[in-house]
Amino acid sequence: MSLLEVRDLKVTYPGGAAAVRGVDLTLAAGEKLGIAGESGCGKSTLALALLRLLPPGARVGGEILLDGEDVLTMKWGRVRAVRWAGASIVFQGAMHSLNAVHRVGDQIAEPILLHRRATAAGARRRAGELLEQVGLPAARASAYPHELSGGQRQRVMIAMALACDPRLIVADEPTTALDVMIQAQILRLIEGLVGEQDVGLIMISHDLAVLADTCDRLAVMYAGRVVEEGPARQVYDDARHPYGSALSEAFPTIGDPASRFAPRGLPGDPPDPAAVPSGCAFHPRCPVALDLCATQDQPLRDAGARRRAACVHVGPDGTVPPDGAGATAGSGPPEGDTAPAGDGAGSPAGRGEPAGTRHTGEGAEPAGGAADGRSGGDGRGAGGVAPAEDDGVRSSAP
Ligand SMILES: Nc1ncnc2c1ncn2[C@@H]1O[C@H](COP(=O)(O)OP(=O)(O)OP(=O)(O)O)[C@@H](O)[C@H]1O
Repeated sequence: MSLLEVRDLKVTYPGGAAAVRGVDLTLAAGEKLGIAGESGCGKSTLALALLRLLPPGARVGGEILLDGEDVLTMKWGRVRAVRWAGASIVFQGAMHSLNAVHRVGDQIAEPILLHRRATAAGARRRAGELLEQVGLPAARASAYPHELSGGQRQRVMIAMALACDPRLIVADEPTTALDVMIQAQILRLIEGLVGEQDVGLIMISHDLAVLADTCDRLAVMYAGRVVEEGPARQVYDDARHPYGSALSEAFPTIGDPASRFAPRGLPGDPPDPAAVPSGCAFHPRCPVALDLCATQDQPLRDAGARRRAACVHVGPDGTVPPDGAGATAGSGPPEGDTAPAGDGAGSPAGRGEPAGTRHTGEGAEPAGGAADGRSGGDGRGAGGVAPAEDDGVRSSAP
């Protein structure tokens, strides 16, 4: 059985923004999956959904099976236990996620006290060990967050995420706020810890190069969908989907000074999730779009060599997009071409709101119910638990 299996996940925010529009993913224990895509493609929404941390009012459909148990229908008590011992999340910007008025050692020890029923002395000892594991002296446990550098704070966040030996770690842009040298150290740290402990890792970034260096597999998201998936190096070096291809060329390669001066960006922006173009959502920006791409949705299909891509040009023999053949580049979507997100217009798969769509907020955990987390400045608590942002996915509680 996979450690994580996400089936047809859909998330729509109040106001109609269909941020995630039918994502399927699997992750084995010990596997590292990178999720790439430009800003606004739904990566963070996916991460938050995995731990039921979406804001109230977000509607969620599909299944998120963690060790076979559906996170979306768990009772809140179980969700709280799973957030520490099953899966934990590391956000970017640790300063906002740590509580400024508590010593970092106490913040690491708290979930150990709550979820491991350790004694105070035992939890403190374990916090010191965790700090050492992430490359900080145990004595730094007595420091307050403002006394640490950005990189040290991010190490504390990682120690916290490891505190209850989770099976899965979700790292959402864990190094974005850090300078390049520290970024590399933190990435190696995460990679090493995951490798040692057989933890599954989902690492989110807009930077395909970083993910290709760190992960086993890559999934590229566009407009709330996975449009390309496969072994990380192959996807990065030789993308099958035109969006994957553009993304891999859009960032300079670390260690290749020449490429720093010639990044080939992709013109335009991802679509507004409340008005996703019909057909293939990428077609208005696609250099090799055919006329049919404006009307026919493209599901992920076999692209050969354990790869999948959602492009009309791709086949199991590894066919790649032709060089501009039949392209309607820059033509933009035809008049009246946009469809309300998630309504499935133009989709052969008939993607619409499934019968099982849950309207979050209905069953939101009672205020104060997430007693095991602390609110950070942005409402995200220690170890990534975000009581202020509990999504209120309808629980199965009566
Ligand atoms: N609380 C919310 N209410 C309404 N829309 C939202 C909310 N949060 C995110 N969105 C919208 O959902 C879409 C996906 O956002 P998300 O943050 O998941 O993308 P992302 O790929 O992680 O981007 P980034 O890299 O900038 O974090 C965006 O268009 C965003 O504006």
